[in-house]
Amino acid sequence: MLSPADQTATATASHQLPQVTEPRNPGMALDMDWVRAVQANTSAIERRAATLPARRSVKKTHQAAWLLRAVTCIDLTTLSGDDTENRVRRLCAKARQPVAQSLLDALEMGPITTGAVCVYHEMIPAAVRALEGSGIPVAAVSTGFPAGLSPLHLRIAEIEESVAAGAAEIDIVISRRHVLSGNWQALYDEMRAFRAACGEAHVKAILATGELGSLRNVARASLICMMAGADFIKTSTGKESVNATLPVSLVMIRSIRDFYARTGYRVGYKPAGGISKAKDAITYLALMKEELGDRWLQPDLFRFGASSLLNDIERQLEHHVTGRYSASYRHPTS
Ligand SMILES: O=C[C@H](O)COP(=O)(O)O
Repeated sequence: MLSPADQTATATASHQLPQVTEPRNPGMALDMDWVRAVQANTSAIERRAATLPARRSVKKTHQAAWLLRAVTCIDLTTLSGDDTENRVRRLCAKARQPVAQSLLDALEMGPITTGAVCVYHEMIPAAVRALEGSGIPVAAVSTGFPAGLSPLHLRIAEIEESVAAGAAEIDIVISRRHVLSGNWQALYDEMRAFRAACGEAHVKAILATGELGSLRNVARASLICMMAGADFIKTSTGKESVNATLPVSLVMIRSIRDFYARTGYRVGYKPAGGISKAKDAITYLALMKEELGDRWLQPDLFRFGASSLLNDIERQLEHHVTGRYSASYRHPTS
């Protein structure tokens, strides 16, 4: 059973309480003085990141509440060449009821859902139909995901088609070459065009940090995407050889903090790729809490991009309730 404090903490992040409405980041003019001033002290960042998993930021008794909170922040994802409508429908059913009712009952929790379901463009109609009435948004990866190297007009058209098909969130990929060649104006213009094509749909900017060469590049790309109006900045596609890491997260989260301090706009954060263990989810939540505060622990400002994390969280919750682990095949996500 969760303590009253834990229940409040969890409900705040779920769909059970009225959602806080956050003014959307409108973006701003490109400020090159600010961009040039951005540095990243790699060894200090790596030292700080190395201490994070070992810190006991979350007491064992509070872990179930934190894991339920993590569930509400998952963009439940399938991004495979062999995706089918049936797989997407099963994933959507899981998004509606991500944790077994028996576990929720034992933890005295009301219904929860995941933050979104994330798919390729062709799977949007199946996801929209399967999620009808649930309030769970469909997120679509776009702009020539994962490489982002198709012609710009086609990348923009892809966004428009995904929005027309019912995606409420668009996960775009930036052109890594603009970062690697220091062409910040081109990166800003591209992101601005993507944001405009999204219209009312929220846009997550995937930096593909594993391909950006340095933490300073990560910091500058984060800032430019926020200047151009990104609603979220996201680490990775899940297809790079290095995906979400704690040092990269620290850099991106601190960029979000600086952007908020200077503009008053809160931008969301989405680590993605390779996050599959419940204990890692807690480390990320603790990092958000320490660096940005409780407001960023809600699904409108924090998401995990993950295809298999939910499976492990459900196993850990079952262990919390019953004292036993079940086989992971008993918790299929799709
Ligand atoms: O954006 C989400 C990622 O593609 C998911 O990556 P994953 O399959 O490693 O969890």
